Amino acid sequence: MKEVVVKCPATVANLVCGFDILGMALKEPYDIMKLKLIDEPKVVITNKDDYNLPTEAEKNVAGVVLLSIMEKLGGNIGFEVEIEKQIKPGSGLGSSAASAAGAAVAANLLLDNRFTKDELVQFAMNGEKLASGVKHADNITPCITGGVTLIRSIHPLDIVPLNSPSLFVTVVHPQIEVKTSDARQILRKEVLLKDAIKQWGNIAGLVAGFEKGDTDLIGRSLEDVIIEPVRSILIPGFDEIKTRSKEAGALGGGISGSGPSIFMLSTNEATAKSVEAIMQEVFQRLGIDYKTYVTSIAQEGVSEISTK
Ligand SMILES: Nc1ncnc2c1ncn2[C@@H]1O[C@H](COP(=O)(O)OP(=O)(O)O)[C@@H](O)[C@H]1O
Ligand SMILES: N[C@@H](CCOP(=O)(O)O)C(=O)O
Repeated sequence: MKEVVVKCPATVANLVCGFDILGMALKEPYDIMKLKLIDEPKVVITNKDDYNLPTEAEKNVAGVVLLSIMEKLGGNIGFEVEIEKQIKPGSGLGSSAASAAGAAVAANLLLDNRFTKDELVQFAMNGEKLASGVKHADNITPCITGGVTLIRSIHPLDIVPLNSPSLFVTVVHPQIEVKTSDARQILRKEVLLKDAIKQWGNIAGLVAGFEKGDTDLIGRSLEDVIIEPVRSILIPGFDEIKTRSKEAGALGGGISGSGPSIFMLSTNEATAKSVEAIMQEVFQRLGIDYKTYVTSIAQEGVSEISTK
């Protein structure tokens, strides 16, 4: 039967102020997935990494997405899946979304591209529901389409691709796990009007900044007065990294997704590398293992490496 290998990029959801509605794809890190079409209605998952993710289809986000596709299609169709993760689960870099989006796109390639992008996002959101308890598309969408995306609404689905100026992205991933489901539960359910006004000013500014290629406006708009004050408490070194990165010339940044990863945007590589040095210095001093990436926005989402 046919098989396909795909590359599934990490993503930065929220982009600081746009909780659940903004996200971007990264060139690094990425997962690799191999999918094979089989003629039995089952999903067989094999892990090719050390993360020990569940292999039962109902407990793995890739499996849940494929089961939803099989339910839609009916008949004797199933999948064998191999997952090789570079994006550690619970990283805030869209590890679950990479598997969910990768499964949806790879299955579609095996099924002669019968589904639209919006349908793939809908299937993939079933995986996010499993991982975080809620359907959100701010990792899934950029993972599928690449670039920077606005999800204006998920009911009905309304995706707005945004322009992305060529920016450098520095990421530090402290090797502690923050589950998105936990990081959502600690959030307050109500927002003060004065905070909402600041937040929607920033979201509008950020979207305008991307569309106009106005990097100063992007920098000014990278502010979150609602989610970050609550979640940043879970991330050691967060305030210091943010302050010192901006002093070193970064436009700004914040928590990547639900954390613990932190990202910073810069207009040039030298600044992006200075920011990396600051991140390294802080986590070394704190005695916490970490990984850093100096990368950029991926214009391509989940992409085919090979088909047999
Ligand atoms: N294929 C998968 N890839 C990543 N995480 C998965 C997968 N299948 C199930 N999970 C579960 O989803 C959770 C990780 O998702 P999440 O907390 O959203 O992390 P991230 O921010 O890295 O996406 C973990 O509990 C993990 O066991
Ligand atoms: N909008 C979500 C994004 C979660 O991203 P992840 O990379 O941490 O899965 C949230 O902030 O909860």
